[in-house]
Amino acid sequence: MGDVVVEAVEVTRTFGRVRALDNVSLAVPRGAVLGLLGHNGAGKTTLVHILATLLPLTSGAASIAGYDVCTQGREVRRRIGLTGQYASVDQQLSGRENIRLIARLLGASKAEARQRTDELLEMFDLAHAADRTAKTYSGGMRRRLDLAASLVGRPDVIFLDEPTTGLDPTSRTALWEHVERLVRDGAAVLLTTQYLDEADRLADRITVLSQGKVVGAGTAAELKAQVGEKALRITLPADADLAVASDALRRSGFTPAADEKDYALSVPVTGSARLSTVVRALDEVAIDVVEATVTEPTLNDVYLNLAGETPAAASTAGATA
Ligand SMILES: Nc1ncnc2c1ncn2[C@@H]1O[C@H](COP(=O)(O)OP(=O)(O)OP(=O)(O)O)[C@@H](O)[C@H]1O
Repeated sequence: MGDVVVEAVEVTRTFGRVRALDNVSLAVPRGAVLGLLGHNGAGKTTLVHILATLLPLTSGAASIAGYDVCTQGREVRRRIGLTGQYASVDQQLSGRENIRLIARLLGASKAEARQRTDELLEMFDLAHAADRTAKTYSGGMRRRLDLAASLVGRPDVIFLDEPTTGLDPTSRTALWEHVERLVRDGAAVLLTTQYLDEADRLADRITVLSQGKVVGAGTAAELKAQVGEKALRITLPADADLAVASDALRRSGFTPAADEKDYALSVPVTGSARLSTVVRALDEVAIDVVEATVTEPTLNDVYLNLAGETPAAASTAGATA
């Protein structure tokens, strides 16, 4: 792969007897987004911490822009931006003060810091609120400020850790558009997310981690194709027990994904699986089918198939948690 800026080769990390990462390899080229999916405890944070030089690896190798994360930490840190759970924004300072402070800490002169600050506030639609303290910002504005702060040093690689958790749909879309622009401008992004629709929208390639191991990797389309060509979406009566319905389908060899909001189950179907088999399995536990439609498999189906369960808090419907 040409111009790889993030590379992990057979990275293993143990904590006592826990193998948080087990032989994990991945690569992110310039101008691309790699989505890292996995439920709680899958190893995502451990991997990001290793790549960001915050944690040593047990074996294997990892590099950022060709610099080894173990032996060239200073070079690596100059090339990365971290956002998300690592939020660096000081709530007591204004947006402008936050950005300017980081620029000065990174060694910019007063004039350079002022210019970079104006540029970033403008870029992230924060110029109008530049002189208000960050604690008065909405959730979306804070995330944008956090992202802006991580870009002060013009990093080659941006680690986005669950960037839109808790945001309303409009703010999510706005943040996605910012990320897409950064990628068009040549950044490499490693995105960890619990939201499969986010990975579907932003990620060029996806790596699925489960219990420290890579259990799937490819484009969203490739991963969906692995699961099956089609998925059956079955809507159940509002009083139906989704867990009972899921168990019945599992006993018949399906891997259903539940959508609790809409009382629906999605079942990837391969050649021989038939709607009638699904209906019969549900009939045996006295559950009616209100509606059945054939759809493309979703990343939710993929995830369930590969990792055995959906990421915690995953929702196909949105991210207003
Ligand atoms: N400092 C530590 N000491 C002991 N075990 C750890 C430590 N850090 C992580 N682990 C373990 O390593 C595994 C992977 O954890 P990690 O935090 O990387 O997962 P994650 O995918 O980021 O999950 P989450 O979404 O909850 O952050 C878990 O079993 C966790 O308990």
